[in-house]
Amino acid sequence: MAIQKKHGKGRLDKWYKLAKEKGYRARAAFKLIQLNKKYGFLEKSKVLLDLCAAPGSWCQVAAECMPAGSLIVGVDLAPIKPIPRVISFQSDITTDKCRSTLRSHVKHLKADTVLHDGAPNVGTAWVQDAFTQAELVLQSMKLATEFLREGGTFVTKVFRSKDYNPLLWVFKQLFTSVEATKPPSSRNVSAEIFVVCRGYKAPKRLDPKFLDPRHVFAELADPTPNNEAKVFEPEKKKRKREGYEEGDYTQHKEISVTEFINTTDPIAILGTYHTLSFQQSPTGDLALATLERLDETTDEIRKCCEDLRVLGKKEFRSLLKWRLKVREKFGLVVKKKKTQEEGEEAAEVAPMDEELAIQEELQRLRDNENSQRKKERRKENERKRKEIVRMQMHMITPTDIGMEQDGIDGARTMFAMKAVNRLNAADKIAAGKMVELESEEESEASSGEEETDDEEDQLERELDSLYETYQEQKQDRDSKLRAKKARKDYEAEEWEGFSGSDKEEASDDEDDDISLSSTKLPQSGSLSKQASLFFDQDVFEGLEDIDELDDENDSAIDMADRPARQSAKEAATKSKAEPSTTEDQKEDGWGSSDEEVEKPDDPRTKDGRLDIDIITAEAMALAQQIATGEKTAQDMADDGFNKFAFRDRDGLPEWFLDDEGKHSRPHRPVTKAAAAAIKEKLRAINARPIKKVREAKARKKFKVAQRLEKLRKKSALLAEDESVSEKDKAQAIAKLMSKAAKKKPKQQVKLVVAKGANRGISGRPRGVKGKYKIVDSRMKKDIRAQKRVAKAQKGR
Ligand SMILES: C[S@@+](CC[C@H](N)C(=O)[O-])C[C@H]1O[C@@H](n2cnc3c(N)ncnc32)[C@H](O)[C@@H]1O
Repeated sequence: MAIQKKHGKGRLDKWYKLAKEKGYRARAAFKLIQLNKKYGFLEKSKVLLDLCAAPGSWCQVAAECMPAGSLIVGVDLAPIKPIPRVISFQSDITTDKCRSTLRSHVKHLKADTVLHDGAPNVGTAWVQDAFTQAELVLQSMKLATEFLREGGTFVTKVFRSKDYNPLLWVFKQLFTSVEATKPPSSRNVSAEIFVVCRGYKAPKRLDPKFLDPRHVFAELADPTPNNEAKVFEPEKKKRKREGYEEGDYTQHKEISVTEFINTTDPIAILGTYHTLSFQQSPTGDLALATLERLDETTDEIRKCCEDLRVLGKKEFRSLLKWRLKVREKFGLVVKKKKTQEEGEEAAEVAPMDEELAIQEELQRLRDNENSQRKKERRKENERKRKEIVRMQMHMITPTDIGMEQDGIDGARTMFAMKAVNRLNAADKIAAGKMVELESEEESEASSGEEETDDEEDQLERELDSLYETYQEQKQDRDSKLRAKKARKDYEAEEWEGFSGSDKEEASDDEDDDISLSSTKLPQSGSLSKQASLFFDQDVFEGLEDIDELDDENDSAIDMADRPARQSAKEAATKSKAEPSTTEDQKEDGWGSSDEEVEKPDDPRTKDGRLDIDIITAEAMALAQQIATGEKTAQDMADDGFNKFAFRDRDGLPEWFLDDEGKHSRPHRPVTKAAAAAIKEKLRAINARPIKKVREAKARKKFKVAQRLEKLRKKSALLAEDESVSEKDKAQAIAKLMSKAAKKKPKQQVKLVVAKGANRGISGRPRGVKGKYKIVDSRMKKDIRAQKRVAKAQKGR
């Protein structure tokens, strides 16, 4: 099966092209063609109603397939351009007005077929937004029951959702045959499905409940509520179609924390309840009392339990972790052990006798303490490792990391040369390899720890995947977020800090495998005191590879520039991502500045420099400081070395990085003048007309200039003509001027009614010159009536 693209150009598939070729107004035409090919209802129909018909491709198909002289009526919220042989009007199919207009067109006739391809216009400010697609289907069904003849056909689009089954049930009550099908032209990625209901039973009396959305959709409640979604989207309130749960008429749901600890499905509780209560029951709950006394039950946890609906991912995570810890303490979980014979994991639950429980408890506490210590040790090693890398990259000197206090060869030096030497690390470093300082013992420990952390890891993985799904769903809904992500991906692809071969070094960095080739020793003559102190260390003894010093210096400078450039880029990205007014306005579709909209993707100028526009107050303040000499490039490079510059991203979950990106960044001072300058700049940007308007204005200006030039030439010729008197010249020129100043009358558009010889013709009607427009008689009457009403209202 061919993979269909979901985005932009993916929509322009073969059906789209075919529709263009055949002159259909939408690719949807092929859905009806394919449905009709399978069920053949159009050829048998003489009266057809098309509900939600705009732009009108289904009407076009109906007009082609139905016998001559058939009555086709199309209605939609949006206007439908006239279609030969089709009557169309604009109305909301959920209103009585639409029903009566339909009646006025159909008169006493009954429809053989009713089509419905409606989809609510999500995203506009229309009241109809309130209707879901399923409710719209039910509305169209209601119209169908009124207009269809016995044995008639109703074709409708339905989205596969929880309302799908109730709808199908209703259809089956009213039609002898109900079939759901997905025509090949319907995109696979779309949840739409078409239901063809044949053989309308035309009951004498129809229970109104059949067509009442509240009743129909309340019949079947969602069997498996999506609690995960509720956890990550606590604010989103679903319409309470089902009403309240049996016997529960309160809005606020509370559950005891002990139940949260004991449950096997904590996510369900977090998604359903509002509060985890620490309230003691009248009979006294021992577990709760113990729980209250535990160190793990911090104030933060208590606060989180008070209102689950306001919590974010981080808080849910800490609640779940807390639950795990408490369960462990209560002995509700026995660690996973590998059974020797089967090698399979045996987990579970056990009511233990008291003695055993205490011993287990002590053992567990000891294990915990051990793993905590090991974790810290590991962290410390990791930190050391990174510092060594940074030292190799000339980013810090021993002074910076406190080597001087401990002595360069001291036992506790940060750059523990002894440890390094013990592992032959110096050689390895010289050979361009990074050394893991972790000893065997520690790696053993960490593997042991991994086992103990299994459950937490599993939890983290689950949470991460839930978060990813949540983000994807959010992106699907939010175009702004999608754009932001695309921008982020683009940024991620480019890296400004290195040039040419340095790129390899950058990728090596990710593997913790730093090559010394680009960090060769600088000339001692040019070293600062701190730098020479750094290079005096033993590890650099015997390293003779000091040629190509120029290259090295370049890379060192690149390195020094890296954080500064990175922060400049971050500022630029931020400013591009969050220019509160411009960006929002672009989304809204007003006041957009087209230069920004139409900027090519690559934010560089031709000479390869980053094309960063200063549009944040921070950037402006910085620019001002540089311009006034308050700051130098060196200062900026120095500023780049801050706690945010070298953030470790390895292995960190996406949601955490997102959060960090938003909140954990340097706050640079903003001057009043810079803020005012940016405000002024944005005001100017927003005041600019959109590109189309500018182009139209420019065209107009150009035409005026052309006319003026023509006039000038003509009057010059006249002036040179000696055979004409001065008076005549003046008169002729004045005439020319007044002629040029006169506006040309607009060419009238001739309305041609599509009846008689003009019915169904394509191209220019016979005997019509100039601009023309084909209309149906109904439209002409409607427009005349509208004009009459408007005139009457004006006269009042
Ligand atoms: C997918 S389009 C229909 C395409 C049409 N079948 C064709 O072939 O050109 C869905 C249409 O439903 C219309 N619609 C949505 N809600 C409506 C309502 N309450 N009343 C009338 N039309 C509605 C929209 O205006 C939109 O034009």
